[in-house]
Amino acid sequence: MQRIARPKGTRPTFKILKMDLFGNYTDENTNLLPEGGTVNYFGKIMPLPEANRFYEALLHSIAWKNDEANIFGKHFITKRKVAWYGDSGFSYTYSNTTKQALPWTPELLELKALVESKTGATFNSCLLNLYHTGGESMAWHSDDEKALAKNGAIASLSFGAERKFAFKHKQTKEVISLVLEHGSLLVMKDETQTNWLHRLPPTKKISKPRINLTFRTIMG
Ligand SMILES: O=C(O)CCC(=O)C(=O)O
Ligand SMILES: [Fe+2]
Repeated sequence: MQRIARPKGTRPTFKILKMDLFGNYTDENTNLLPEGGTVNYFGKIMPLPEANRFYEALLHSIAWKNDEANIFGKHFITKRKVAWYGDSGFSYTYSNTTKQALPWTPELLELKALVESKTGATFNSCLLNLYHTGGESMAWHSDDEKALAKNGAIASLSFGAERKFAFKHKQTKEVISLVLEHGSLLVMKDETQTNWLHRLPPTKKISKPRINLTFRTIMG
């Protein structure tokens, strides 16, 4: 048998990625951030028909509303629609408006159980966003509200149109971006919200809707 020798002390410079059942080449154990936090992209976590079923069910069964906020004394209404669900009794205040959590729907409970099993974390609320087209986006921000568990995991599920998502380090300004696929899971945890901003940039290339769910832990 012939062997091809590699000089001592050298390593191959490529990494062999394993393809999973859903055709992902991603590794949920890889931290996408170089420092100051942890972001894991699990890729697609369900078969396509399941992802399609959830997309349709969420589009039609969620109480979508345009978000309203008061910032610097001005009243704003977003083009993007939002909804907030959670364990009973939770209310949430941001940008001077208080929201009451709606009771979990069957699909949200199914998805909550799925992300809890994937991440090993537990969640008591979920913020949902509906972006009708690529013209609707979310600006740079951190999810560092006082009511959120500090350094707690935030699990983000995406359905519908694939959109780019980006992280920017608050000091170094380094940007890391990835594409969030239909039926995929992204988890942000540890110091991510302290050190990094994230955004969903607008794009002219996309005309179809995208639904995003972020499962969170609110301190009771
Ligand atoms: O739409 C997304 O992927 C992110 C939404 C987000 O960052 C948020 O709701 O805080
Ligand atoms: Fe966010």
